[in-house]
Amino acid sequence: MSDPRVIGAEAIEDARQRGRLIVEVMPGDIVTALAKETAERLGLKLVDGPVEMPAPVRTDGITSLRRVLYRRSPKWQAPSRTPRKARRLGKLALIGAGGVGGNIAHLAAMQDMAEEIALIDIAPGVAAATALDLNHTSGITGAGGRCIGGETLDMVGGAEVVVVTAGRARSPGMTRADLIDVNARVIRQAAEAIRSEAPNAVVIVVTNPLDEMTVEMLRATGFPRERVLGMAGTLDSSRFRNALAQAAGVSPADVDAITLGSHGDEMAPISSRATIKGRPLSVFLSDAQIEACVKDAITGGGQVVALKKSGSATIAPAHASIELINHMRGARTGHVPVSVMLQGEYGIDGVVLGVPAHLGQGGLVKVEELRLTEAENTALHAAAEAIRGRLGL
Ligand SMILES: NC(=O)c1ccc[n+]([C@@H]2O[C@H](COP(=O)([O-])OP(=O)(O)OC[C@H]3O[C@@H](n4cnc5c(N)ncnc54)[C@H](O)[C@@H]3O)[C@@H](O)[C@H]2O)c1
Ligand SMILES: O=C(O)C[C@H](O)C(=O)O
Repeated sequence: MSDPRVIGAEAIEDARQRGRLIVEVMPGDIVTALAKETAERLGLKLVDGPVEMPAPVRTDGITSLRRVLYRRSPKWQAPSRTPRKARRLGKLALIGAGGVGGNIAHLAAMQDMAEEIALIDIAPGVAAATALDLNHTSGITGAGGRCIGGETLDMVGGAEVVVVTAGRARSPGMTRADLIDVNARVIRQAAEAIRSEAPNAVVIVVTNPLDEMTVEMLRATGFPRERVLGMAGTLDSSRFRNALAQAAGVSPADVDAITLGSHGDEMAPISSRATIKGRPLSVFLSDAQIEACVKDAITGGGQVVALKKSGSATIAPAHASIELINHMRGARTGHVPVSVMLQGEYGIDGVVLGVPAHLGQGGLVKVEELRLTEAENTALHAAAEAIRGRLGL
């Protein structure tokens, strides 16, 4: 048997410096008397780990703790983020093969999720080069899907799913809303091609400003709301979970949290339903820490833009886009935050907004109506009004 872990005063000081409010004591751990004193002085809680502790033993000033400050719900398990075996798409088309589009293509090829991945970009050679580059990986990965690339939008022909990342990204000092006019033109061009060449496709809009561009895509394709989705909530939720995990000093896999509302200043991270290891956030974090995590989720995109100086985040947005496709093809279960046209859900009608929803082969299956606090509901309605205002609805 390995030696027992000794939790001393230093470990408590260290936990405090990392901004933690609890120190987990696992069965068999030994907590020194000084550590106990230090924890009390600093206001840190010593909390039992997942299994109940054995009876307390006292030997020469060393105490093993038995006090159970909280118990996990026996039903709770960390949410599984491992893909299940899923349906392979026939053709996936990507309009825009820049930072986000190129990364989506890479992830899609690595997951071998489609027989054909078509990359389309007006920049000469960019899409064809990326497609060829990706095909060159197949001798290592063994992935059977083929990538093709070109400059004309008719290459969307026959696609089951089209992801649109074409358009300008913002630079420091700009808001996403500053891109409305320039990117709406690109969305209209893409929509025209999708409507005529891939009339049965599900479209995932990524181009910013996300909620407004999703409305533009709906209008220009004339597709039903089920087949026009906007990607933002999966990205913002991942940022929120990352911030919460960092603050609590736990693995992001132990955090369950989502953001709703707009992909902008009116984003609504839903703290009331968020959990860490299946427990409410307040068990692990102070109000100030939770508020800081909310702010981090809302400003995450801007933080990357400020660091990059030109262009915006590409890797996490690509993962978030892939997450939506994986929900559609059955690789993921449960609901996922996605921007959709609301038809009365949450008491909101006629505007695209990020909400939790179930997805399937044909796109939107059902919007999940979660019970929110009054403040969260108000934030959701405020986001809807802000988007309406920007679109002059
Ligand atoms: N929704 C989100 O969460 C999210 C996240 C990240 C980025 N974005 C947005 O996605 C968009 C793309 O970001 P990026 O980092 O990939 O930018 P990027 O500049 O790297 O790539 C955009 C690509 O679009 C191409 N393009 C422009 N007009 C086109 C057209 N008419 N047809 C085909 N291709 C065209 C460009 O040549 C370029 O290669 C931006 O609007 C950005 O703000 C949204
Ligand atoms: O912030 C941006 O402009 C890009 C994107 O919307 C993001 O959140 O990373």
